[in-house]
Amino acid sequence: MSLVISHLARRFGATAVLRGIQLEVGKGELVALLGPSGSGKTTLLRIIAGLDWPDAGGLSFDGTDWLGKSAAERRIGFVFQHYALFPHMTVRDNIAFGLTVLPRAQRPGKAQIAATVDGLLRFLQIDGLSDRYPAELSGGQRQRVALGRAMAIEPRVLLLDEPFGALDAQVRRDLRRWLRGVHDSAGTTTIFVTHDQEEAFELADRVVVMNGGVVEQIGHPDEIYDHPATPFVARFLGLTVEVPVAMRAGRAQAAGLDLAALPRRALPDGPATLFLRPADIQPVPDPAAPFRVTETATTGALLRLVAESEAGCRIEAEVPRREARGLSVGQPVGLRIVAGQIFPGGAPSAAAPTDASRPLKEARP
Ligand SMILES: Nc1ncnc2c1ncn2[C@@H]1O[C@H](COP(=O)(O)OP(=O)(O)OP(=O)(O)O)[C@@H](O)[C@H]1O
Repeated sequence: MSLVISHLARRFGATAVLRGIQLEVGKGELVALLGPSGSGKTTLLRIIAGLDWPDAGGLSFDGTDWLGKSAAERRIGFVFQHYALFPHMTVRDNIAFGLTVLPRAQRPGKAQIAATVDGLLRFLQIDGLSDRYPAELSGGQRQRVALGRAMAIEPRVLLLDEPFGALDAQVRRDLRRWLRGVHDSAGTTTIFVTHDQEEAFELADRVVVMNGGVVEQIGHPDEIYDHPATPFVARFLGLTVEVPVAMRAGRAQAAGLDLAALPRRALPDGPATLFLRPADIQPVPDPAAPFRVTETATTGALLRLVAESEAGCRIEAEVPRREARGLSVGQPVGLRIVAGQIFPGGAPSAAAPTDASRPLKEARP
């Protein structure tokens, strides 16, 4: 492992912003820090960069303690959300900047710097822009230049803080693919911060989900998507439907729900909560079923519906519209559950984002 973070803690006044972060990042890995606003992602990145220091814990790179080293000594490349390019410098000069300010003994000669910048301009596919000023570039082009500037010093670790946050959706998607390609060819160790799940999942080798200054889960994107480890991760990743169930011999049971597709879980008998994505619920018309469709709405491709039981259980499901025949208001339905995550304990938390009183938007009769 090249970067090792152990028991890292940081408070600002009375607020504990990082509470015992443990994380190891391997050489050439691309890791995403994903979490809601205020979860401590930027604080962690700033500590790795040498722009802030922890109150406790360790940070080392290749066995060398980094807490005793300055930002410059760590040789970190940093890209922020707001492209902090120098407005009075051309693209070429912006990219060269980090090399030109190195101490004389380490600074490459002028010809060497020019060759490095030329190489980066080609590598980053911005060689046609070298003589422009930042004001003459699009947002996406500016971020490419910012990345070029960060990479020019051949950083040991590249840190990106919401690098595409200010750009529109299509440009973000293009830049994501481009960044993954750049990362793979350059072999840099990269950590990037995002609160956009899709971005984290598409780009990263591993995703670190943070909440309230702790790491909730670390894993491969598919692992986290399919097996969220905590109720927080489940909700954060869209398992917004929470249903009380009873565990018996490792199987979950609830009236009106067909849970046969769920694998057996090593949980004690008793109350538990099943977390679901609305798309993991298949309503099946069944005159004998205890649920009834009470609301429907369409988004074009999908039919969203609410099914309610007489016992007061309210579940939102999402069905591809072409599979939604017969699912109109008043129809009794059984609910087949194709995937979900079960956590011990009964009452769904008050933090559950599903608000039973919230009507579906665009409801149609
Ligand atoms: N210098 C500071 N002084 C006091 N509080 C701070 C300071 N820097 C950050 N905080 C607080 O620490 C908490 C975590 O902030 P941080 O920026 O690390 O979160 P984040 O997960 O990156 O959030 P976002 O996605 O909004 O950038 C926040 O509550 C923030 O207000």
